[in-house]
Amino acid sequence: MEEKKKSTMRWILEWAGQKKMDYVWSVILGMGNVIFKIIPYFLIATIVRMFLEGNKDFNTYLKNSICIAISFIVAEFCHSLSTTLSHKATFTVLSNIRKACFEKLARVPLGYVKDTSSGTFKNIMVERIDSIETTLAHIIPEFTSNLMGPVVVLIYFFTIDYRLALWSLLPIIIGFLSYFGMMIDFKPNFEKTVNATKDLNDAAVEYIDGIEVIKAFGKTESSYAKFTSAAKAYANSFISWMKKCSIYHALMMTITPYTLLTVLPFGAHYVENGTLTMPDFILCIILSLGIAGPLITAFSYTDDLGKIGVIVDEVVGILDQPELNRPYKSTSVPKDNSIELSDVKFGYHDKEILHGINMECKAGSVNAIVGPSGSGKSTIAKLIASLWDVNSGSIKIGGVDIKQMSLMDFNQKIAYVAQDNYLFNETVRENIRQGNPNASDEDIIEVTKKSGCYDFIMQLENGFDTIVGGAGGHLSGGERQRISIARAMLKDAPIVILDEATAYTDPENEAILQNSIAKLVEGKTLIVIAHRLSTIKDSDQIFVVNDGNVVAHGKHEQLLLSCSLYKDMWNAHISVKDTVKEGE
Ligand SMILES: Nc1ncnc2c1ncn2[C@@H]1O[C@H](COP(=O)(O)OP(=O)(O)OP(=O)(O)O)[C@@H](O)[C@H]1O
Repeated sequence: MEEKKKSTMRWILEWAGQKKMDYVWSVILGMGNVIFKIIPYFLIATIVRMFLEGNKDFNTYLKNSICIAISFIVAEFCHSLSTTLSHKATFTVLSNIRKACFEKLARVPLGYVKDTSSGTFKNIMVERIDSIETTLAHIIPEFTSNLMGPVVVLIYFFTIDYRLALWSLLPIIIGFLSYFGMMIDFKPNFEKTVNATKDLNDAAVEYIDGIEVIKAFGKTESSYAKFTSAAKAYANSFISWMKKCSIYHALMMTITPYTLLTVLPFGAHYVENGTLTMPDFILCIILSLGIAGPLITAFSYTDDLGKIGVIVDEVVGILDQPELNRPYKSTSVPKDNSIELSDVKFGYHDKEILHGINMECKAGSVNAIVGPSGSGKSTIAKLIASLWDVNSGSIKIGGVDIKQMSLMDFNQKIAYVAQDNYLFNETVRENIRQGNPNASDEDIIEVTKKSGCYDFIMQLENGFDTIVGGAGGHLSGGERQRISIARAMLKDAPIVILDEATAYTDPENEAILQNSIAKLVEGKTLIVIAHRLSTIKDSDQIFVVNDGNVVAHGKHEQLLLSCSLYKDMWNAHISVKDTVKEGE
């Protein structure tokens, strides 16, 4: 909570880490830029004064002119160094923000990631973070110099003639009042455009992700309509905001630069009545020209600062998400690889799905969870795999509550293979290596032979170097599952959870896969969820789940006698098998 109160700048400096000093130097050099840009004003004033007083010393004119040139060169040098440093620090900020977001997503419950569309995450973590780069890198040197420069000029102006200095401020004040009119409701308006951008991203991602269904059901036009209406809403949000701002913007841009509007008539009047000398009048004209332009530039950054603030709020929104309740360092070490669930209750949102699950799986045993669709089997598996936190009750591994184990230690213990395992858009080899980053190419080949996928991999266009499309799209469901099992085998974790890991497999490959699974789980604690009951009937223990409760557990033969639900499921399974056989 306290984190939220941090200002945008404090967040940015924190993300800058060790590069914070680059920002400090950028400001110092930005100030150097200001000073060296102001010096020419004094020198021009001196030259004008000398000229009007009839001074004919050419050398003095030349020296002053050279000094003006040197000042401009040094100012430019300071400016470019200041910008380089702030760019460097800004790239560190962007990279640290992204790192923090990615690390955070690995530590939050799966639900937060699943409930937020991938378009939204991509939009925040890629485009929106990127969009602050230019502003952030330029804001420090440019804002400093464009704000401080006019302030110093004004101070000098006041020492020459305070009346004219005050008159020069009048158009600036009127111009800036218009600017503040433009800033009314800046945050809600900008947030509206941000949300419109997110909706557009979501619509685009949804359209692309669902293209198969859209084509199959001929929904192209209606789905496209969703995207175009999001694009229209996006454009409208900008246009209506711009409409509101345009009058204020026009007023500001026309009034603010015209300091001469007041300085010329009043200056002439003061010269006329003898209260201002001609050289001072000319100097005042030059000074008045140097105030408005930089101030307009400086203030244009305040609206960019507002945008950065909104983006930082979005990032903090991700970073503030409650994490899985796990320490960074384990406080206890499990004595073995047994699993124990005690009175586990859990709901995805407000609705409770599991109503007090109790399960005991001995180290090295084979355990199956069966039950009707929607009864909560996968939910139990996901809780054991630490993808979510239980609402109450506990899950212990080797007698240690998993909440006492760091995610890193926990992950060493468990290999989780689900029905739809994600394959990255990389080579087959690298996808398998995800199981163990230290595995050699030989280890990978060996594991594919054991898991029965070596032959089909060798038949792919580039063998192990074949790039599988995003989510493994270039492979069949069964091939993806076999690669996922090879990946899990390579991990060699002592506890294995298989959630419908063979669902896509055809009868021909079923035997190969079962064989490879048997190798994968040798000597390990296995929890398997399978609809094909014949694949789990030899398990040491079968848990029958119905409507979020374990209604029975025991061996296959015991359950056939004692649990009517299991008996019905078994009979249904056998009859389907028979029907399939008859049809063959
Ligand atoms: N991410 C989620 N958000 C909300 N509800 C969910 C989520 N995942 C599952 N559920 C709900 O939780 C209940 C249990 O789902 P679960 O996937 O655990 O059942 P299951 O027994 O594995 O089903 P199946 O055999 O069909 O895979 C279902 O009613 C399901 O709709």
